[in-house]
Amino acid sequence: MISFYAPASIGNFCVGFDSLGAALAPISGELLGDVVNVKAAEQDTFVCSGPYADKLPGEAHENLAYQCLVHFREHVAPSMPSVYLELEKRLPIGSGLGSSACSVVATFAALNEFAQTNLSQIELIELMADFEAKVSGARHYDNITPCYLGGLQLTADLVPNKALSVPVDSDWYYVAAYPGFALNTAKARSVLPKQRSSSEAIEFAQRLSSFCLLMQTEQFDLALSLMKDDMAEPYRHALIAGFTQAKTALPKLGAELVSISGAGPTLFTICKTKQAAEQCQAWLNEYYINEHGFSHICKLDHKGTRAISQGE
Ligand SMILES: Nc1ncnc2c1ncn2[C@@H]1O[C@H](COP(=O)(O)OP(=O)(O)OP(=O)(O)O)[C@@H](O)[C@H]1O
Ligand SMILES: N[C@@H](CCO)C(=O)O
Repeated sequence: MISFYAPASIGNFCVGFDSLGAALAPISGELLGDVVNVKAAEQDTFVCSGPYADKLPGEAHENLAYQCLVHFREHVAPSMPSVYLELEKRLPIGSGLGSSACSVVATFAALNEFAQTNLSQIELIELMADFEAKVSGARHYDNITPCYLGGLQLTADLVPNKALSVPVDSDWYYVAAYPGFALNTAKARSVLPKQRSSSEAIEFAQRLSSFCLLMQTEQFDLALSLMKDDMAEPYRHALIAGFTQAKTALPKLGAELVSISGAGPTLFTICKTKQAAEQCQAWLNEYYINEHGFSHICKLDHKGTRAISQGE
């Protein structure tokens, strides 16, 4: 049996709508992402298990992981032996944590290893983005590439090799809080303006390029001071109960930034100390999340998708 783990990710990373994303690693050591197990079998068999399996459609053909298997067999490795493929669905659906990306990335990475197809990195990323696009309403890479490669990635079709790794301040803590209800990505995209003015486009480009150059030259505090989301937050905050209150309360507890993770409803903070992160987490646990939600204090996951031994 081979097992692959794919980590949760923060799409947009505040200043990089559809273009910047970061993979998350809880400091508790807990796995926050999906796991895919593959082994040889007499006939192709698909099983969906894990805490969020019952939130997915019951039919295998409606599950992205199974669709990835069918595509892989038909178009990538027709001579691959039959497999038992199990998706351990460990991330909630419509969370803003890149849940569908996790399933797609873990499945293709596991199948690529099992069948020894040795697809190039760019071939794999394109394949993964095709499937993520099926459910999210648009083709974007900002969950796929951080989930696959780890770290913070500037990522788009016109970026060389689809992704450029951006250095980060290793002192930063990220508190990710999933409030316990789903927000469909396609719905969260439908509230965004279809067109932007030239001044908005220019400011977006200025902010994102300055942020990346400042991070590249390790001027992390200046980069942090530029973090503002004019592209999505003004239109999406109303879809996320409690977000506005969190945005007011958390800076008083030490958050340097409060922003929406991906399409929401997960929010994330950046804090410079563990103590501030713990204070933010305590507030979020009390006021932001319901009985189905959770929060984690995280660092970035620099390993990305990887083989794990059973029981890790
Ligand atoms: N393995 C899977 N993982 C996640 N979603 C799946 C999977 N298979 C099918 N789906 C469907 O894809 C859709 C995913 O919706 P959506 O893009 O909002 O979720 P998401 O990927 O969790 O979002 P986000 O990227 O914000 O975390 C849902 O309708 C879900 O039922
Ligand atoms: N960049 C995407 C991420 C979706 O998780 C969006 O904000 O719609």
